[in-house]
Amino acid sequence: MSQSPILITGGAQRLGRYCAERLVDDGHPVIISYRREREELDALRALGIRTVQADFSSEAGIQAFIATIREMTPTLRAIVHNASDWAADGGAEERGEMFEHLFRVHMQAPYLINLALRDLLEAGIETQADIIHMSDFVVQKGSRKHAAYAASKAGLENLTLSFAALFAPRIQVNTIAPALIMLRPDDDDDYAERARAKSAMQSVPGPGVIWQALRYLLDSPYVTGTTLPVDGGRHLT
Ligand SMILES: NC(=O)C1=CN([C@@H]2O[C@H](COP(=O)(O)OP(=O)(O)OC[C@H]3O[C@@H](n4cnc5c(N)ncnc54)[C@H](OP(=O)(O)O)[C@@H]3O)[C@@H](O)[C@H]2O)C=CC1
Ligand SMILES: Nc1nc2c(c(=O)[nH]1)N=C([C@H](O)[C@@H](O)CO)CN2
Repeated sequence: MSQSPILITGGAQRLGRYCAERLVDDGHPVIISYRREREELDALRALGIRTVQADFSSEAGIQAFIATIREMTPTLRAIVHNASDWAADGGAEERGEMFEHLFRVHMQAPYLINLALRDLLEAGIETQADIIHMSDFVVQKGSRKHAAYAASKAGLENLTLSFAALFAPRIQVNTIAPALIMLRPDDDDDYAERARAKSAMQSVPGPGVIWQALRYLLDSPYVTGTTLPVDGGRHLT
């Protein structure tokens, strides 16, 4: 009998894409969600990764995604809630809508998807099932310019505790909390230098360290309700 697929939301680029490709290397069937169609998706499809278009900025979009996943597979091995919008707080005109947007993407989507797809995780042929929430070190300290983003990620981390208790022992639920892992295309050298200096390790490691954390959680049968920091000692500086 074939393995149950692993679902990664926001898997078209950067950390999510890297982990999707490593999961395929390890023999897992993978489904990813993406918001914007683009050429890079064809390379993932060529690896056998199934792709689902989804926009989590509305409840209707979240519910449509859930319905599509239920049509695609009767079981799931794991769900990785990676989709995220790193948006600043913005001005008076847009900050209310931005807060609601980030709440939907970082909290409402994982909340509704986990509850709606719980039975697919429980029906998996594997003995273990996992939910992993991608959070952010910034939950520990807040942010002057990304307060809504940080608050929505804090809410996501709290959902880890609730779902870990509710879904045990069949499903393990954990958080991975990165600090700077990858720079963005528009980050200049000055930003990169300042960003490196923020962690004790003084590096920008790339997505491999997130893959290591994800592989550890998927392989460990006795870890749930935790937050795994992957932050280079960001709290030490
Ligand atoms: N990169 C880093 O250094 C750090 C990352 N993290 C966290 O790790 C995770 C991965 O980070 P990274 O790879 O940089 O993430 P990205 O910023 O590249 O975003 C990942 C994906 O999320 C999707 N997405 C954004 N908004 C929506 C939406 N409204 N509905 C559906 N999908 C959406 C995007 O899809 P599309 O491209 O198709 O629009 C994008 O491909 C995130 O949760 C992030 O918060 C935390 C700390 C540091
Ligand atoms: N969805 C995202 N969240 C975050 C990102 C990102 O690129 N996408 N990046 C960070 C970095 O730590 C920040 O320093 C910007 O590069 C935080 N969250």
